[in-house]
Amino acid sequence: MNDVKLAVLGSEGVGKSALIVRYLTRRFIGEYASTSECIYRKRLSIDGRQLNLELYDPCSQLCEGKSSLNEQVHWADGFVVVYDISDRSSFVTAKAVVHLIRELRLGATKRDMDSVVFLVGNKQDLCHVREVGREEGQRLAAEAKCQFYELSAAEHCQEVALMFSKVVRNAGLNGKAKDRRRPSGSKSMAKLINNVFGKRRKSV
Ligand SMILES: Nc1nc2c(ncn2[C@@H]2O[C@H](COP(=O)(O)OP(=O)(O)OP(=O)(O)O)[C@@H](O)[C@H]2O)c(=O)[nH]1
Repeated sequence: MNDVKLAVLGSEGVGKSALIVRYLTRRFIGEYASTSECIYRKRLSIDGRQLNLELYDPCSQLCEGKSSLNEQVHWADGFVVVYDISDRSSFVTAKAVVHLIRELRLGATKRDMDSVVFLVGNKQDLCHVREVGREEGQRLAAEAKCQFYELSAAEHCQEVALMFSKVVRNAGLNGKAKDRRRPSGSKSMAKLINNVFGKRRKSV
């Protein structure tokens, strides 16, 4: 059975956890506790093949044992780099992350880069306060050779599922021979459910 490791990266508050939770549970949770980095695990069947998916959700705040971006990039088979279309600074961060992935993984995955790095402009429902044009996202994706999506974790269940399915499929298809050291945290679906319905709440 194949293992597929995905890292969901981007600056604080862009909706990384919301996208992951939407994909794994089909729900949108407006408030989400995230004080530690973690890995969610899920067994999937894609094109009749069984896959063990590991989804890495980083902690943007300072937290104990936090892995570096370099470690995250080396660990993962595929990447979802998220920015918030209503926050230009998050786009600047996403640009830097995409370029770093390209730089660090160029040797190993040059030909695969465009299929395993997805640039996602989240919070499309906030287009009335948009700070990043759709065409800017498209341009960055074209320049960095990655796939581009603009969507809303809050409103688009199907699109989020489709985006993750594609990156999982592509990352699963790409063979890899690299260091498997993984970021520190690890969570089961049960823990995810606890987080989703959990006690600690983060304000919007
Ligand atoms: N309007 C809107 N809000 C969203 C959307 N996705 C996430 N949010 C909100 O954005 C805030 C941050 O979402 P999180 O999922 O915690 O973001 P994150 O990137 O995981 O944040 P950190 O863990 O702090 O890095 C929360 O208040 C969410 O409800 C979206 O598509 N639309």
